[in-house]
Amino acid sequence: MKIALFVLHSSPETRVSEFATVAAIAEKLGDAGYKSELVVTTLSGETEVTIPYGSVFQKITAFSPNTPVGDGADFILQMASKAASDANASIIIGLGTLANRNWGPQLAASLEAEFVTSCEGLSIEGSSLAVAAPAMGGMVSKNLTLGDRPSVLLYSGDNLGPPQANGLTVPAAKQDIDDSGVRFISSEALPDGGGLPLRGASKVVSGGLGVGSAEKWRMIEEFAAKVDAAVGASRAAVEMGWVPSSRQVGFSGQKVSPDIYVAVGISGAVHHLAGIGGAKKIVAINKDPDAAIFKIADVGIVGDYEQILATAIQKLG
Ligand SMILES: Cc1cc2nc3c(=O)[nH]c(=O)nc-3n(C[C@H](O)[C@H](O)[C@H](O)COP(=O)(O)OP(=O)(O)OC[C@H]3O[C@@H](n4cnc5c(N)ncnc54)[C@H](O)[C@@H]3O)c2cc1C
Repeated sequence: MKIALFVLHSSPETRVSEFATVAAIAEKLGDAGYKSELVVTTLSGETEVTIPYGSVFQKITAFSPNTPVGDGADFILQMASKAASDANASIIIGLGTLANRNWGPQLAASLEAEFVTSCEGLSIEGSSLAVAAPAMGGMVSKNLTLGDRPSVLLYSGDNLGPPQANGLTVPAAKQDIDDSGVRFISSEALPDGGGLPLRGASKVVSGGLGVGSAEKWRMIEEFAAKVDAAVGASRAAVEMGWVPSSRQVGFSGQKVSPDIYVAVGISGAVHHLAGIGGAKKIVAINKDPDAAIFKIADVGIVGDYEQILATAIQKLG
């Protein structure tokens, strides 16, 4: 029988919906003949852990570290790796959270497994599991069939509906962490540049390499503040050090879905567009009339952004 191992970290911030999602996937895989096991980690020193919908799993193990272990990624990795080997798991599934992106690739590498970083759909094709995942900077969705090698999947798809299962409470076994390899020391939040948060913003003003310099970047911030918009940026602007990476929009940055997105001095590379597909209206300001951004803009303004924004700021008072 094929084993699907689910990996979940339990903390006070863990939402019941996260347990519901993994349990619903386990139910679906059960219909396809998989046996599902769950490994849960916790850093809070509890001696037991409550698992909503836990009865769907054939086996649950929970671990808590004997000594503090930073942000937990090392501990999760080690516990997941041990559980995957013990179970001889053919698929290891976690949720596609930022935290899981820490250990997911390392687990895949250590198990010599396939890795699907943003699995958005799961289906059964004959006796194989098929997954849908974005490719080409999020411009297309690819359907992949998993073969005989083990695979690590991080699931970022929709909730699959409430599972028909009950909650369980299981003991958390104390474990030592192997600290012989590369170890986490500490982390600190990077400065965000202030202003409205990008996530969930209804208006975003983003600047690109065309802004020209760190000094000139202040005009982007000033204009954004005038129109109550969050500041975003292309990767090129982030790489110049004009704006923190937390403001990057695109394939390797944040995806935004504002009512209005203003792109200033941004060429419209596919990796940037991957982050703005959800924007309802796009306004582009670019001095190059052939810039790719104009192909997807609802409103295109050809010209030097400094003159255009200076006039706009003056009119807004
Ligand atoms: C794996 C991978 C992931 C990536 N992820 C991201 C991502 O998440 N986000 C992202 O943005 N990029 C990403 N990139 C980089 C991306 O491919 C582009 O290189 C980047 O988006 C270009 O940024 P830009 O548009 O600011 O710069 P450019 O392409 O250099 O464009 C600058 C634009 O400014 C215009 N301009 C210049 N001066 C003025 C002026 N005075 N007034 C008006 N317009 C002016 C120019 O005409 C030009 O169109 C990624 C690349 C790779 C390979």
